[in-house]
Amino acid sequence: MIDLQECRKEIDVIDKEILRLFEKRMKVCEDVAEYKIHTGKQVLDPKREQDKLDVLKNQAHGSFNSLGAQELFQQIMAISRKRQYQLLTKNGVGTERNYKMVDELPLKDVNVVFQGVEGAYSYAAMRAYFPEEINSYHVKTFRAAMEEVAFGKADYAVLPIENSTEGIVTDIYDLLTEYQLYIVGEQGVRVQHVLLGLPGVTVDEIDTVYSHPQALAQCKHYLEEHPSWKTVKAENTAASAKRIKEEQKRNQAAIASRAAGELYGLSILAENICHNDQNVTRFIIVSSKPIYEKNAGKISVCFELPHASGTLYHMLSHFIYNSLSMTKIESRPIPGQNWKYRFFVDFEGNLEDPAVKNALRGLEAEAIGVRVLGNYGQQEEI
Ligand SMILES: C=C(O[C@@H]1C=C(C(=O)O)C=C[C@H]1O)C(=O)O
Repeated sequence: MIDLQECRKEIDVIDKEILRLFEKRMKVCEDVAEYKIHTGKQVLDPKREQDKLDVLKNQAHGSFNSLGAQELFQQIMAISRKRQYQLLTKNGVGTERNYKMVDELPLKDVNVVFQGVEGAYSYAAMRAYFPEEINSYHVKTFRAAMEEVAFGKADYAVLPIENSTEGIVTDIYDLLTEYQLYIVGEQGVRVQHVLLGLPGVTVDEIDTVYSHPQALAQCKHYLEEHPSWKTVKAENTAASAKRIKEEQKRNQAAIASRAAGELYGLSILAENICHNDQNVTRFIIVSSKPIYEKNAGKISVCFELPHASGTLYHMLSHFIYNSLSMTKIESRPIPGQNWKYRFFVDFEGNLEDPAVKNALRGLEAEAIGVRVLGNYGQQEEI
């Protein structure tokens, strides 16, 4: 019978030796980093890594060990790169970004655009984020709001990016990759939908309900209780309330906010119609300037991956290895490239943090089309 204790003793001796060799290898990698600091050579050398893996795979005995050797050395080389990125950052090599730190964002007397009409949740988000005097106006579509900022007509746009019941607003993610704009702030708004109709109307008279598709989805359980109702998509919740007021039809209702009901003189026919009573929408504040506040604590990035196995794992390892806490990951299809995806990651940190600099350096060297979408802080939810 084999003695387990004996085996473990032997493993301990081998591991000690592996550790000694690992540290010896890492020391050499530090010399490589020094060479790269002086010559400007890129840390990642994919050809050298592939050649090494091919040799080691062949030197290993049997297919199981061959695969194991490949995985082991992929990890060792990834760690070696992370150490090199760290040393490059420490030596101040190529850390400049176009981002500029500011004490506080200018929030007064600025031009702010939102999508929708007054009474929309975007309007509420804007009022909460910009409590002082501003010049605000609205446009019909998310794209139009992005363009106002891109062409310098507005300093900021306020756009919904995610709802806690229905998930991300995909159009905004796609527009963020299309336009070179930056997220500079975030505002959460509790969204409590009501059913609005003309004054004096009762729920039994309703047969058509207007609202934004997100709001219709957030109230789908309530709507399922009224299967005969026709639902009609509108560009936003407040615009649907406005329509009920303008068309003066007793059979029509809108799903919108209480504030929109007050603005357009409508009655509340039903309350709490969203099945999630913690229904919150997150809005982003977008600017054409790459600025961030000195106490900003959240970063959004996006990137594409090289088409190889394990690449997402390796990209995320840059956050993990630098002890950065990831708060969100999303993916969106890349237009024109079926089954390829762009990833969006949010994580905690400030662009000034060395850990953030290391992680971004690694990500930028190893992923494709990396963009830092913004470094910003969250305003208290309203
Ligand atoms: C050590 C180097 O840097 C990186 C890490 C490698 C490794 O650990 O073997 C190989 C190639 C580079 O991607 C190098 O360039 O030789």
